[in-house]
Amino acid sequence: MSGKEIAMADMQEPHFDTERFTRNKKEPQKPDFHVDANPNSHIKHVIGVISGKGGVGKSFVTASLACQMNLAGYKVGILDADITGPSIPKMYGVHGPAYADDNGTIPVRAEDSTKIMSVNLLLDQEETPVVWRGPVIAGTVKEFWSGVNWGDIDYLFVDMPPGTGDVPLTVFQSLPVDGVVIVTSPQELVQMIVKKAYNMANMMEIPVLGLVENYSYLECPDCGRQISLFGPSHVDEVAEELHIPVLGKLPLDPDYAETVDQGRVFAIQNHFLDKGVELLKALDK
Ligand SMILES: Nc1ncnc2c1ncn2[C@@H]1O[C@H](COP(=O)(O)OP(=O)(O)OP(=O)(O)O)[C@@H](O)[C@H]1O
Repeated sequence: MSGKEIAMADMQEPHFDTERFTRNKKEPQKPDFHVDANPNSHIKHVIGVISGKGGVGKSFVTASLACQMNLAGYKVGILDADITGPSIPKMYGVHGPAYADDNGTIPVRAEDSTKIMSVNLLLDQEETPVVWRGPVIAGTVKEFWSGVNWGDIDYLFVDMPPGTGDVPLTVFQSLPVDGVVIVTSPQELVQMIVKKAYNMANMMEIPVLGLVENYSYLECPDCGRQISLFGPSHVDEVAEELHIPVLGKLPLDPDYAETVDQGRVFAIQNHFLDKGVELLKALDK
């Protein structure tokens, strides 16, 4: 099958060619600078969530994917690699401090049992800004991998900071990332930004699992009409060009924002991500 045919096949649910996400991986899969996980961690799959730029709701999409996988019965964790802008703890309503014992730092458990590690769980005060230089930030991300006792995890989601900077580079080089999900929004400019994120993953030989478009539309509460707040979507065109599937299109829904503000992201049942969930499940087979 050509790449284009694979992309077309992916658009016609429910087939997922999971083999193609692993077949391009070079041997050995561990680069020289790979960092060992904590000896007590048994993590089956590491999924990076990236965006070419900020403001697309990447953390919300990370949490939503994690919640849906958790609801599907998998053991889930989130490594919040957005060190200077951590938002995962707030979305789940969890607070620090995270404690450590001889086996490593213990992630904080959310109400739905999701294990979370974030710099905000280690700060004395959540409002304290993290004003660190790149190498210290990169070191913290590695520490969240090697120093945290994650225990048994089926899917560890890594919420990356926006852009193609130091942290995504560190994560791609240091962690055995199975694949990345790219989050985007509908604006025209985003096409170029998505390609930057896609090209970065490609350069690092990390498979791109697909695209999620957030803020796709707003549904009028009176007539049900879909309003394209940020203009027409281009996600299908970009996905076709890059030969990757679209894993979901999320509407802008004030109920999401309210539930997240209450720290109860796990209370949202987000069926707009069903295709992404099916793809992630298929990785486990
Ligand atoms: N589809 C959506 N509908 C309603 N609210 C949303 C939606 N997506 C995200 N939000 C809300 O927008 C706020 C910001 O989300 P989030 O932190 O994920 O994104 P961000 O600030 O754009 O940062 P980044 O993309 O870098 O993670 C959160 O309160 C979140 O609940």
